[in-house]
Amino acid sequence: MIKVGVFGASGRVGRLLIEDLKTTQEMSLSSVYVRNPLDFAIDPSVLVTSDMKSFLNNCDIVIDFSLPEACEMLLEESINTPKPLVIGTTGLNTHQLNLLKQASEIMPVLYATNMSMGVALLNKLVYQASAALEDFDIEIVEMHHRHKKDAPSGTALTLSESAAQARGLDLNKVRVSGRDGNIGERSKDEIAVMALRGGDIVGRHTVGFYNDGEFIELNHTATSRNTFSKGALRAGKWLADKEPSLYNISDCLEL
Ligand SMILES: NC(=O)C1=CN([C@@H]2O[C@H](COP(=O)(O)OP(=O)(O)OC[C@H]3O[C@@H](n4cnc5c(N)ncnc54)[C@H](OP(=O)(O)O)[C@@H]3O)[C@@H](O)[C@H]2O)C=CC1
Ligand SMILES: O=C(O)C1=N[C@H](C(=O)O)C[C@H](O)C1
Repeated sequence: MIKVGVFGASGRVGRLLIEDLKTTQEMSLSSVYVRNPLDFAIDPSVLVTSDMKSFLNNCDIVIDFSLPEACEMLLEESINTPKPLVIGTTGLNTHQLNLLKQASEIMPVLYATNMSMGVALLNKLVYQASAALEDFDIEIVEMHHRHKKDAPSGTALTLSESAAQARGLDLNKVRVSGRDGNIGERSKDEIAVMALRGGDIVGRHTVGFYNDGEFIELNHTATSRNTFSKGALRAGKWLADKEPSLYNISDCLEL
């Protein structure tokens, strides 16, 4: 039985992880990290704590869906108490991404901006399409619920990275995040990544390739947030016995 520690337990995804773990074979919930008391009941055998060390000592693997500053704290602490880490938090800055790489030198870390199988495949398709359709303009649109704090989404950034890499472009130089006013004509290499927010949209990503006379759009829509919690549990099961390294969701799905 793999003992799972959930970090970000009171959040939208964290709650689903706790629910899903009740019916997941070979895995059980053993600890949750909280900064405030939980507003739902939890099995008394589970350690509910705001002490990071106890949280880490009471689990075999950690699944994190929190916010960047919390994820940073987890990464710093896990260097002293290494555990396989499944990280789903998006919006990490350069320092936090570097911490994640450092952590992966001493423990297995799977970082995925999207835990769904569909988006893992979409990433591959975007790479292929970007390389094959080199004259086509690339534009990415993501849509999420009104509560989402980071923009653009981690998934949209990962997709834009795949598109840029396939053309040998540096995303930092070609990414456009907004258009307003007299902006002039579109340049050939730019890759726009636009964020829309509203209602309860779970997550929708469209990568469009536009040319004169034709265009193709690759779209993924998550219709249930359980797609992410179940994907993260699948990733955790896979990661539990791996060597220290930085893994992504394609490694786990063998795509
Ligand atoms: N990779 C993927 O497939 C997916 C990634 N995500 C990402 O996962 C993250 C969480 O999403 P979601 O569940 O919707 O977010 P929520 O805002 O619902 O949950 C965030 C959780 O993090 C906790 N938290 C925030 N700050 C701290 C802190 N400083 N210390 C301790 N705990 C903290 C919150 O605790 P409290 O209740 O006390 O505030 C809460 O439990 C986001 O970055 C989101 O983009 C989301 C879906 C899928
Ligand atoms: O915050 C969310 O909800 C989501 N965040 C992830 C992201 O930023 O890409 C993944 C998913 O789209 C839902």
